[in-house]
Amino acid sequence: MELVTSAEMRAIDARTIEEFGIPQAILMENAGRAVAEEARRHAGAAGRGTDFGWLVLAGKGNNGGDGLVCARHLRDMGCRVAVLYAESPDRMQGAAALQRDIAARLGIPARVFAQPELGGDITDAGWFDGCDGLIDALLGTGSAGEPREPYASLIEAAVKSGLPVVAVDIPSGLDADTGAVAKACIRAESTVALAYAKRGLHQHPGAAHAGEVVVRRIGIPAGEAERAGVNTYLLNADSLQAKLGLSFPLPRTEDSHKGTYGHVLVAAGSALMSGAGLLSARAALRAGSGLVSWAQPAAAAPGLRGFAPEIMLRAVQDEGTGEWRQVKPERLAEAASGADALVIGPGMGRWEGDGAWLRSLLERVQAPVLVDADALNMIADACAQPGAWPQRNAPTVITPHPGEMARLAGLTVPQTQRDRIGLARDYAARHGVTVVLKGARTVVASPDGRAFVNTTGNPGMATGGAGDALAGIIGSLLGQGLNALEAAAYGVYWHGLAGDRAAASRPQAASLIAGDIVEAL
Ligand SMILES: NC(=O)C1=CN([C@@H]2O[C@H](COP(=O)(O)OP(=O)(O)OC[C@H]3O[C@@H](n4cnc5c(N)ncnc54)[C@H](O)[C@@H]3O)[C@@H](O)[C@H]2O)[C@@H](O)CC1
Ligand SMILES: [K+]
Repeated sequence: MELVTSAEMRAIDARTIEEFGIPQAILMENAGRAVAEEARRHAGAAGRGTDFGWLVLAGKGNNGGDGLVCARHLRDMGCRVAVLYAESPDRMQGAAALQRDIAARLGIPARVFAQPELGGDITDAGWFDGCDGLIDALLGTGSAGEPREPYASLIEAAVKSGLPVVAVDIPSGLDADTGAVAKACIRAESTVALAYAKRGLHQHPGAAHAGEVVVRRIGIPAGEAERAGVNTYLLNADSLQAKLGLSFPLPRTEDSHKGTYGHVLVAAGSALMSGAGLLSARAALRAGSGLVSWAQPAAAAPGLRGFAPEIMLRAVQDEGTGEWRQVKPERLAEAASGADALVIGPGMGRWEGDGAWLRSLLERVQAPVLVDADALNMIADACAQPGAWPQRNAPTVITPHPGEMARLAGLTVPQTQRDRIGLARDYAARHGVTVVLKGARTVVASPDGRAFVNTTGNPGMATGGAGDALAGIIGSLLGQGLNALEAAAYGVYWHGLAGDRAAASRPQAASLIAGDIVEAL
């Protein structure tokens, strides 16, 4: 499923109207009817059916027009319905004005929230008396910036009322492109996205304000998003198939052997953090690798014998202390030369000169590499400038959490979170790497511009080691021959799904630990 920006949606709308001659009024009719149907479903789920009083909050743009169509259909379904215009309905134009006139002729009761020129008082408390739910048709994709008055006050009053809200297209006050929310922003129980889901509905904090997102067709011909060059998608089993040609689970042929499924080398873990390496290596095994080797500085390797019988230990020459700082990059590159993928970083620690060390390693390794955790911070120190990234022919996937992304991009964490899709995509294109920006609704971005927003996972996965498991999974998939975007997208989806399965099998998500995710793969 495509995720669009406001500008992309406007272009698609315009082409539908101008090129195919489908009138705006028809799109609006379909939109409003779809919202009415979802609103009725919502009331039905609350055990109320048509015995429900709806108040439609209508702005002056086309979002408000959709709301008026919705009001008409709710009325025809037998619901009680009234309209509260945010500002004078005289300011409506075009298709929205047409709906205003129809609603008036039908006698749908209407009031105006703020009409200062008529002595209107926005502090009046009785706006929502006698209604059971709100339709938010104040602001849609045509709005920009913080809602201005009287919209801000009406939104705040609506939130304060505690009434359930069904939002038209986006909750008013939400940035449709980034998911940022204004101080005044509707909190909807459900949002009926028209034609396509807007990106902001699937990025936090917007996602929490959108509630359940239902996408409804409104008459825009199929394939128009693709034609308009939209290349951001929701990540689920359907899009893995449709956009990347990957079936879930991946097929395994009968006539195969361990050599068929790749050999992954995991260079991770150190004296006090060996668990990070073990989790990554186990995750790689559970994700289907034929062989998994766990690389360790030679002096540290003997102490790790026997932890996991399926994992091979690979001792890499050091100078006797068992520390990564003593392992020459060329030695580790040599160890990786027989592998189909390298996972590097979790629990490795940091040391003086580690940025140059990592760059030298990455430039020598011919296999695809997954870079995580400490290795990302090494990169942040050594390679932040464009062109300073290691020159590699094989793919590189990086899996930063917001803190690591902030260091990589030279931003603060809030800046990083402001437009996660935009940032991940920009970083991927600039440095030629595939970016997995972790956190709720993980973003996967490819240097070619394609991006996916994940749908799986839960807050129980906010636990130490969950990232190490993800690194092992994606490394495993790289080793099995998936390309960087395929491995990253598939791995992120699967990791979240395993986390959801593991959480469901426990009394509460909070007790989930990383090993549960690995075992649930
Ligand atoms: N364009 C189309 O063909 C279709 C549009 N549809 C609906 O139309 C919406 C977009 O409509 P519009 O482009 O008319 O815009 P909106 O209805 O989203 O609202 C924008 C209106 O609010 C004003 N405004 C902008 N920023 C504001 C702010 N920060 N505070 C207060 N007011 C602000 C603008 O002057 C404009 O009048 C969609 O979200 C969707 O609901 C649907 O009817 C389907 C077809
Ligand atoms: K809205």
